[in-house]
Amino acid sequence: MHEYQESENLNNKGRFKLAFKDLKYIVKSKVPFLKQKTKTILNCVSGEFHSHELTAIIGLSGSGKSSLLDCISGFRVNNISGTITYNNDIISTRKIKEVSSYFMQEQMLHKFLTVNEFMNFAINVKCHKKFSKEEKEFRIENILRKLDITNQRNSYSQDLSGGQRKRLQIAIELVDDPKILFLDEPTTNLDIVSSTQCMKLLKDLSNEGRMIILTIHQPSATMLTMFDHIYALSAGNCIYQGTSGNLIEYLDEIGLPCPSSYNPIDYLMEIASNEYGDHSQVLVDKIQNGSNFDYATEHDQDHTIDIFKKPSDFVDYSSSYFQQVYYLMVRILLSRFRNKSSLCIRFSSLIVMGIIFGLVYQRVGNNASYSIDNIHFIAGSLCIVYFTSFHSLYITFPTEFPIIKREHFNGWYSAIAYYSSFILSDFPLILLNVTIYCIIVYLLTDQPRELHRFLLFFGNHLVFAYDAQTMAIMVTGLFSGMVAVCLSQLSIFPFYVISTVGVYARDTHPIFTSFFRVNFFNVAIAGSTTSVLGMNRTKLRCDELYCHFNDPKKILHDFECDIDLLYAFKVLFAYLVVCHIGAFVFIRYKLKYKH
Ligand SMILES: Nc1ncnc2c1ncn2[C@@H]1O[C@H](COP(=O)(O)OP(=O)(O)OP(=O)(O)O)[C@@H](O)[C@H]1O
Repeated sequence: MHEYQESENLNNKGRFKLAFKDLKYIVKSKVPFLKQKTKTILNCVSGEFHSHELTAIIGLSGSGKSSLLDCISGFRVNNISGTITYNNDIISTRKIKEVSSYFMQEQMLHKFLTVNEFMNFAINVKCHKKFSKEEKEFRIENILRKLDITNQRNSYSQDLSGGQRKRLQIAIELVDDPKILFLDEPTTNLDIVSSTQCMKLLKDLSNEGRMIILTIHQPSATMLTMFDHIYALSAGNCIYQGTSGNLIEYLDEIGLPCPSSYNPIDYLMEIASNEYGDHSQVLVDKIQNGSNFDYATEHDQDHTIDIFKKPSDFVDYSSSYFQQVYYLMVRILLSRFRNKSSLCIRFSSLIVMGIIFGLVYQRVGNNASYSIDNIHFIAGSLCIVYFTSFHSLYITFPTEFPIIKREHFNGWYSAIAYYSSFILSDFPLILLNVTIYCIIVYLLTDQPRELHRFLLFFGNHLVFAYDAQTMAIMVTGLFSGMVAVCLSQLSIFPFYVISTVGVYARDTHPIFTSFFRVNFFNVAIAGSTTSVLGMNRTKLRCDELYCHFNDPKKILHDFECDIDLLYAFKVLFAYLVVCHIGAFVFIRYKLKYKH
């Protein structure tokens, strides 16, 4: 409990400041086949932000507000030059991340979790070792009361109003008491009353000794009075920094007095948009691109507090890998199982497909006249398993990704813990789905009623489903939107055409023959076919005078499906391992660098 009180007493402990000098951020165009162009987003800007203050970075759309916030918070790390200092000592953004939280513009929440569950998850993952159970409960209670959402404790996030959702998002970030809060457009989509309430709340948090830095388009006059410090940007340059009160004097001094009926910020923005002629350079020169602090509050107290002091046993994450996996799994399972429509579609699609497919290929399993159809059934069955597993993942994964990105950036858990929990929490669903599907099609198509054959047939389908799942993570990890959708259809295509249902290895060019042996789709077909027709199966029933394929050995041989089942499983598992490594590398890359 004392830790929590300590945060409220930051006030008495001294002040701290973050400053940046000559901060430059450029981006390179990535249009293929065109000469690479660079664009300067932040043009050697300087500035200073203080604890106990609510700082607003303002500017027109595209002026570089979010970029500045991203550069200081460490959300962007590439193509940035300049220095950032903490109480006059140079500091890395990695260090800033230790004591700060970043609130994204389009912050997403799981729809089917209650306020209480969000708070418990956040405090358990972020402060696992730091507090006892009672202390955690005390902190949650306190934060919810402070943010006025105690009455919504048991409501799902989808049932909260826009303002309540924003407050919940802030509450989640407060559980480990960050000393610095970066907020990108916290008032987006809020009406004027909720925006002002949100700003009041942030002001209170800054009064407790925190440094609150937010971006905002054009604040109202009421909000303006709450900001202790304003940092205005135009086209990547600083055009003002100081208090809102001093802005009028500043505008007077550059010969552009603010009309008395005007909100000075609106007027500054109009000047920045060249509505009264081009005065940009005058503004930038006057404020020395952020190096002039004449209009800011004078800080007579020393900046001495070291918010980075860590206990000697400090580790990157508060909870261990297994604890992170556990909490994440619980959260994933709760939100998956409560999302009834998605669960229903996911669960029923494979079963409905199984019934239709089983009826189409009814009784092909033990009739020599339909041996070729039996091979087609097995190939088609694997395709169904592939697409349903693949699609279920690329629907759920991209929607969760922005949440994971924020939480991982804010240091809640490691990428490997998230990846493991994601895979493990999907395991029961796929297992159940594929089991029911295999029972349906196996029985309807009249395959041999021998348990070991069914288990091998099922095993091939199950590992194949997991191969599809990891390929989906890889594709959605690398691409998004329509590209991922197109690739999902195309991903199986090369494996399909160079398989026994497309062409036989003996008939194709020798350079492709070895591909047949390692093609996981071909191996899964051969493995499933061997499961039902191999292992000394007796001759099939023949209802006609002559059946060419009544000997299972002949079918396996002619269709190149006689495979060592151990080898088949080895190939399928090898794909699983390779795809998992690939998928994890892509996700980690996306979490770490692709901001
Ligand atoms: N990775 C990028 N590649 C190309 N241009 C970029 C990139 N990131 C930012 N920009 C450009 O930099 C400029 C500033 O972007 P930024 O998002 O910082 O602006 P902003 O002031 O926060 O705008 P808004 O208020 O609309 O969010 C914009 O013109 C934007 O198009």
